Amino acid sequence: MSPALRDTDRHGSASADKAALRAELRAARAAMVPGDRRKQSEALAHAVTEHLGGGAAPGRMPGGARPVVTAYLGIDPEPDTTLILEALYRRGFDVVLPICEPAYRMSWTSWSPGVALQRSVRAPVAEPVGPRRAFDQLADVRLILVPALGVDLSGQRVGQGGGYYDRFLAHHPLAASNAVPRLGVVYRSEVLPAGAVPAEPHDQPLTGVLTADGLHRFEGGTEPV
Ligand SMILES: Nc1nc2c(c(=O)[nH]1)N(C=O)[C@@H](CNc1ccc(C(=O)N[C@@H](CCC(=O)O)C(=O)O)cc1)CN2
Ligand SMILES: Nc1ncnc2c1ncn2[C@@H]1O[C@H](COP(=O)(O)OP(=O)(O)OP(=O)(O)O)[C@@H](O)[C@H]1O
Repeated sequence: MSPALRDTDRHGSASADKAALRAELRAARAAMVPGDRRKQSEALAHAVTEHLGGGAAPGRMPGGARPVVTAYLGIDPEPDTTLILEALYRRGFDVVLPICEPAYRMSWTSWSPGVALQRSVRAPVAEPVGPRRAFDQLADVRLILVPALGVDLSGQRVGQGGGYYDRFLAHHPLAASNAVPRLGVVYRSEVLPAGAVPAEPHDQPLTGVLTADGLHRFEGGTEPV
């Protein structure tokens, strides 16, 4: 059954349903033709650039600090976010990527083109080498890009299953408030009808989703950046 047609109410608990949906989405993503993944990743970077507008670089904080975007480095078969990171960096943002810490917490390290990367000891992802900051130490966060396997149109997300992003958003009032847009980044087919992702009490909804077709903002979402 396609994830979009799944009936989440018919059987099992929300978390069991979510695990099944996660497995389906993983399989579907892995089955995508590499050329399609690449094309959509390129279009996604375009969508981010367009969404940010072609105008002036973002204003700096007093003292010259760059405004921050929290992003992530997509690992195949995730959308390749390298072009997004480059576009944001060129635009003048401090692009910070998550570091997996104990107890499913994350700290943040700045990314720039060519920065040294190392494999995380806790998850199959690459992390930049450099000073780590807690989220509260990031001065001026304008946008939070969130990895996902699927996002439904009510803003519910299914991720890799660690709970890293739910914990992060739950513990940081600024991140969880609608003051900062929280945008999922997925392939087109991974945007699902409202209700397709079973909601659990700890889930932190997104304010919008980015795909190769552009930004879709959810009801009540914030004006991004
Ligand atoms: N690129 C990227 N970075 C990220 C995340 C992410 O989803 N994507 N995370 C988001 O939280 C955190 C890392 N969490 C992750 C947890 C598990 C897997 C993963 O792919 N795990 C196994 C699947 C294990 C299973 O089958 O249960 C795998 O490699 O197949 C990836 C990231 C922080 N950094
Ligand atoms: N705020 C929280 N406090 C404690 N446990 C949490 C919290 N948020 C999520 N969890 C736990 O983390 C586990 C994974 O959650 P979930 O399935 O929602 O992950 P996910 O959003 O897919 O993963 P990720 O954010 O890493 O991509 C669940 O067992 C859940 O109970």
